[in-house]
Amino acid sequence: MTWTRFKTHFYHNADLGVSLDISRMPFADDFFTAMEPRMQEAFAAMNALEAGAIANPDEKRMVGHYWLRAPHLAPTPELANEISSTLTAIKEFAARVHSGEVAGPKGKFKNLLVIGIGGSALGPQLVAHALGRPRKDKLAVHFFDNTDPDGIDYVLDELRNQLAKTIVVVISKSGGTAETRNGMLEAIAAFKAAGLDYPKQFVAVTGVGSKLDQTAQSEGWLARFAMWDWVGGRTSELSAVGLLPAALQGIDIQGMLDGAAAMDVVTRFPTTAQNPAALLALMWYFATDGRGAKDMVVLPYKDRLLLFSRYLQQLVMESLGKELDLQGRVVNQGIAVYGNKGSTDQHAYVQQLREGVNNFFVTFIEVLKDREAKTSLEVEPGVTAGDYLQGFYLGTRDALSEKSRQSITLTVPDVSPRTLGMLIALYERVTGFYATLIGINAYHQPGVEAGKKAAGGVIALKRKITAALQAAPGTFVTVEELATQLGADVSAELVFKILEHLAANRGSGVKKRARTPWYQSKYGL
Ligand SMILES: O=P(O)(O)OC[C@H]1O[C@H](O)[C@H](O)[C@@H](O)[C@@H]1O
Repeated sequence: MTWTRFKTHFYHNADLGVSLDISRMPFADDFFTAMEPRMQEAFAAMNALEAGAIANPDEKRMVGHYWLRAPHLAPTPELANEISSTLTAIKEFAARVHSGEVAGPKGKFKNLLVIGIGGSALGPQLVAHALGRPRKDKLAVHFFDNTDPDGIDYVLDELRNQLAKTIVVVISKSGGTAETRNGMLEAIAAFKAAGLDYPKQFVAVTGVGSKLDQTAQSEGWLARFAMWDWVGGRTSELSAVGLLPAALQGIDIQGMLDGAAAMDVVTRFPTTAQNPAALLALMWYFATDGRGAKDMVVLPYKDRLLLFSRYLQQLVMESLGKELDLQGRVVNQGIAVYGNKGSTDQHAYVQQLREGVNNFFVTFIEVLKDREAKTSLEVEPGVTAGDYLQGFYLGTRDALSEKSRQSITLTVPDVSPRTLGMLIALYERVTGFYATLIGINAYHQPGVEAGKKAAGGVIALKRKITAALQAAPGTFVTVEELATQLGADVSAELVFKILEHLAANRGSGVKKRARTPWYQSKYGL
């Protein structure tokens, strides 16, 4: 890598304090020229999207997450007003919780339990972890982000004897997501068992009129905040979905919004070389051949950004992982994203990155500020732990380059609300640009439905199995016998899986009499 190539391909924005180094991506000299017409198309598509076009044609929806931090850009005054008034409501509500004006039966709230999944959890989790201050946060944040009973118990254990001082925010854009509904029901049961009048401590963030909204309204929950159909789940961090939990935690949400707005201004600029989102989108295109040929490894050298790769995983993979392009042709697009943090990962999978299969490109995220305190311990004369962190980042980068492993570095000043807002906004726009470069709709997720539907079938079959066993207590049957009894179209494999699960959980009452071979085992009540 020469200094000249570095200088030529180093993007630096002094106002934002952000830099992007793409010099270690071995694109040819004419790459940008060749891609320029398509990049201009991406700028044009993004302009149309921001102006309120139906940028999500399959769902016939506008895509408005950029308006959340610049309400004046929303296509109608009504929308602008809704965004602004929701933001004001969030800030006022958080202030009332912090002052104790809104409190639980035993005084000020001390804990926040967020219940959501996917886009309704990943952003709030990223922000809570990145910006939280354990001893200074106004509320300590906990999450239910699954329908795993043991996971729920783990969190409830942490909140033992503290539910009276816990405010619960249930987040679901659709208001009908099963995992979130289950988490809500489990939380309600725990509150009731603690003798608490739960509606006075529950808040909903959801689409107006959704199932969740109806429940919250009819049960008289403490508050409801709106989510809109023109904000996708994976781009909802800067709507009430992300802002309400963050504000309750005591995080500077205006700082996040301002950072995102500042990044939006810079990434709207239609000159490729001066637009970090355009440069990144083109690097994704170069690295993956515009067809996901390589995986994206995201390596922030900062503990607080640990969850960023998980957040990006949804943003990138749910947006870009599509079977069909906008013309309806089968393209099976996508880019796989993984990563945790450096230097920790150097002691894990970086071995393969340097020597193994060369099927990835790395995005290093470098954070210039080491810690809040001005000074740091010298772990060796003149050298701090932070110097080591940078040393490991630079060392790994070189070690990968030596073996022709591609990498990009994004440098940010710190991990602050403003910087996190910038990072979120940057990657939202990169994903949008890249989607245009490859001609797909980034804003729907048709593939997610198949698993949900199939799960519905499994639950229905589980009910049938239980009913059949209950109808003949004391009778023990094999998987095949039960499957045949339930109908010709019933899958013996599913019956087996469900019976094994039931037998492993005492509460079901189902018992297993093991036989050899294993498929002759019998189950009954
Ligand atoms: O917010 P919700 O409507 O509960 O949705 C939560 C998540 O579930 C869905 O399956 C989608 O694929 C995600 O994009 C979404 O973020």
